[in-house]
Amino acid sequence: MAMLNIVDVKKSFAGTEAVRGVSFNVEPGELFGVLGPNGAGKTTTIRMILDILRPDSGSIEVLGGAMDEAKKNRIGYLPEERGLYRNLKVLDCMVYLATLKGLERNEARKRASDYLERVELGHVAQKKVSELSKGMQQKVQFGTTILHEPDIVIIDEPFEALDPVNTRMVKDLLFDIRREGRAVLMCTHQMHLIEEMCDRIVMFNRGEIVLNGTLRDVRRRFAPNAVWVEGHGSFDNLPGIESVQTENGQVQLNLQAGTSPQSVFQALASRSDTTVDRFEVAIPSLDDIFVRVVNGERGQ
Ligand SMILES: Nc1ncnc2c1ncn2[C@@H]1O[C@H](COP(=O)(O)OP(=O)(O)OP(=O)(O)O)[C@@H](O)[C@H]1O
Repeated sequence: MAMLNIVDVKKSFAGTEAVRGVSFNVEPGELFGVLGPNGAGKTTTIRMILDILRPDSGSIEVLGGAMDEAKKNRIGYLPEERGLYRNLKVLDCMVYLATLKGLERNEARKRASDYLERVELGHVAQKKVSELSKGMQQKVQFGTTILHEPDIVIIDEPFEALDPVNTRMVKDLLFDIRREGRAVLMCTHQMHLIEEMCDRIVMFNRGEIVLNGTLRDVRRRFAPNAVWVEGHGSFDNLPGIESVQTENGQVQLNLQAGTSPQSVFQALASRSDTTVDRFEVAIPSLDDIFVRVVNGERGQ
């Protein structure tokens, strides 16, 4: 059973076609990345999944069927806008929000305390939310998103205010959720985090999905027919090479159609005057793919 199944969903706001026929699914045990430029329709789609907005047409299935009140408690949502009760104490605030999601009070208190310890915030449990730094508040809010152990976690820019240590902490929590067979839908503009974490992605552009697949497949579609090499000696006049580009000590050998990286590797290995420190089939970064897709490319 898919955690989310979204089929041909459309939504307009007074003349703006925000979402124009979007379809995708999210499976159990998946860390699913949603990317796309500002205004592309990501948040609108998330709001429709959460039943905050109603689609004009199309269907959204959550946990195998239509959304209902009970299912809302099986979702955890960290919105882009941050917001906690600033005058409450951290622990009280977390407990209150968890009880709204159906957790019994004592259980909520236990889980909130354990969570604060895990993310190294045990010492602020009795402080007011307003006394915490932005990153600390974000960790608390992330905690309120997952405390009730939702089957689907939907998070918008979860790493925005976090330093590298805290980013790793939240990443590990998300990996735990994936390991437990639950699903995470993550919306972020931080491409390196999508590259490091996500199994599959969709990319929105102007209200439509323009890329949908595993990271590996998406990259392959945009890969140049090239290899990157570093080393000493000459990389010129190799068989099957169309052109050579050099940037920051890295050489990109653009291969002619029909030339395999393996044959280039063999040709290099047989050269006595050239040493190779690094040989890699060129893969485009997600950042690069993003820019190219926004500029109208669709890959091979
Ligand atoms: N409540 C609303 N009323 C009118 N227009 C809206 C509303 N919400 C969103 N829009 C419009 O719908 C389009 C998609 O917006 P949306 O917030 O879904 O984009 P996004 O992909 O989440 O962007 P960002 O990366 O900036 O968060 C935009 O043109 C936006 O102006």
